[in-house]
Amino acid sequence: MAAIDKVKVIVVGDSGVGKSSLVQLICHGQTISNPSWTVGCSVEMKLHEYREGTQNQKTYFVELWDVGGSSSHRNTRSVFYNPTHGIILVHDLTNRKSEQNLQKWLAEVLNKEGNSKYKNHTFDDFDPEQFVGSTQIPILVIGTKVDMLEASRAHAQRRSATIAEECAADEIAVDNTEVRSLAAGSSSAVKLSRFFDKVIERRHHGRDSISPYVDRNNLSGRRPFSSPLSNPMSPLSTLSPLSGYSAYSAYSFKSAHNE
Ligand SMILES: Nc1nc2c(ncn2[C@@H]2O[C@H](COP(=O)(O)OP(=O)(O)OP(=O)(O)O)[C@@H](O)[C@H]2O)c(=O)[nH]1
Ligand SMILES: [Mg+2]
Repeated sequence: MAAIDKVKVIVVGDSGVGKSSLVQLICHGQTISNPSWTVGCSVEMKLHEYREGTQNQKTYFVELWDVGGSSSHRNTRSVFYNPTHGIILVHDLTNRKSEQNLQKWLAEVLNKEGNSKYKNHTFDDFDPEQFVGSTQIPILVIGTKVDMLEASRAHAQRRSATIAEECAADEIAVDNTEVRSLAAGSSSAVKLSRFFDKVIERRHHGRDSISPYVDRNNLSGRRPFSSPLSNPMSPLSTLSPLSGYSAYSAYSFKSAHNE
C-alpha cells in the first residue's frame, strides 16, 4: 500500500482559548470535559479526503500540532514551527484580548518559520495585511466558546476589523463542548475541509513551490520534517496507515488543568 502523504498544521492561540478541545473535536469528533493544559506541544492526526467526491480525491494525513499557549514557554515553542504548511489561529470569542493577540501568534509562527523578512518585526508594528498573498501559507481563524457569548456581545465583537479580514482568511465560530459544532455538512465543517484542501494543494500540488515559506529541507527533495510517523523509532510509526484517527502526545506533559 502506498504511503499516505501528510501535511503539518500549527494550532496556536492564548492559553485557555480551547485549542486542545478544538483539536480533539477535529481529530476524534469528541469533546473533552476537563482538558489538561498543554505544556510544549501535542500532535494529533486526522485522515482527510482531499477534493472529496472528485476524480482527484485522495487521502492525506493532517498532523495538527497543538502548541501550549502559556507565555512561559515562548522561547522554546519555536521548535515546533518549522516547517509550517498551514496555521489555525484560535481565540476565545468571550475574550477580545485573545483575538488581538492572534497578530502576535501569527508573527511568532511566521518569524520562526524561517522568514527573515519579519525577523526584526516587533509585535507592535506587525501588520497582518503584509501577509496577505505573500505568505501563501493558508490561515484559518477559529473563535471558540460561542456558547458563552450573548447575542448582543457577538455584535459588539465585530466592531473592529478582525485578523481574518486582514489576512483574507476564513473564520469559523465553534462550541467545543458540542460535537455537532463540526457536524458533517455544517458550514464550519465545510470551511475546515476547504482549509485542509488549501494546505494540501499548496504543499503537494503547489505550482510555485519556491515561495519564501517553502520548507527549506524540501528544496533538496528531502522529506520536509521528520514527523513522528516517518521516524521508525517513534511509537507513531507502528500506526497502521488505515487507522482513521490516532492520538499521540509527542511533547505534552498532561497535568491537571488548574481551573
Ligand atoms: N463553554 C466552552 N468551554 C470551552 C470551549 N472550548 C474550551 N473550553 C474550556 O476552556 C478551558 C480551556 O480549554 P483547553 O482546550 O485546555 O485550552 P487550550 O487553548 O488548549 O489551553 P492551553 O493548553 O493552556 O494552551 C477548558 O476548561 C475547556 O473545557 C467552548 O467552546 N465552550
Ligand atoms: Mg491545550
